[in-house]
Amino acid sequence: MKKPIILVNYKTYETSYGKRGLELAKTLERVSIDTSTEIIIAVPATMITRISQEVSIPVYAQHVDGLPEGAHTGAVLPEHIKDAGARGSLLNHSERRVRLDEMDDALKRMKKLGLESVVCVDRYELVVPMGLLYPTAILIEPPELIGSGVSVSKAKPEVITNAVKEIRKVEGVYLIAGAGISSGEDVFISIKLGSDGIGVASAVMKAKDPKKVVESFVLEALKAIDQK
Ligand SMILES: O=C(CO)COP(=O)(O)O
Repeated sequence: MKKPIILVNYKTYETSYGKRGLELAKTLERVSIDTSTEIIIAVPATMITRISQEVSIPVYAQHVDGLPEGAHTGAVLPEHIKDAGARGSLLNHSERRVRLDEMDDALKRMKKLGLESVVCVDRYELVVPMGLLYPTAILIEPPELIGSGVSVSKAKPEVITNAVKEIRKVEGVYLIAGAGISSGEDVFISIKLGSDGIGVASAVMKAKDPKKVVESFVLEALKAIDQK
């Protein structure tokens, strides 16, 4: 059975850093182990070292700059995140867009370093163009639904279906869907529509009981995969 991808983007929520960021990582690691599912966490750059030393689940950066080593004040390079213990990075999130040439530079460097990459797109028409840069996965998220609590699965299922059709034209790249994912049902629908998993932020980062939320996501994801 193929495993669903559950990617939790910490963003900069107040639970994303310090002790709380670390505790959340440990909680998600527990769920991951208990359910034998891969849960990826994309954490603030400053938390990569601390979290990756303490948990076994994949830790990603939320952004990297494809710049060469040298005089680039404030840049976070693929080499930096690898050295800090990251397994990969998000790229081109709607909240952190990147020029296409910069993305190509970053992806080439990441590949050389053996880092995974999840490239975000805001529309299905970009799945093939971005897919042809061969990241590990494409994460499709309609920006207007991000943080809204209204899921792409329910509000715009056609975005997922179209993206799934498109990704089939590019071999070896996974397709994840996100934006507004709030319930196990949202996760179930997304995977039933053909995605390989989901990306989520607010429903986990703002939850009183993130364990419960992620457990329900994983359970429904497994159910959907089982029925495929
Ligand atoms: O941007 C997202 C994940 O990268 C999705 O955010 P929300 O889950 O808050 O809609």
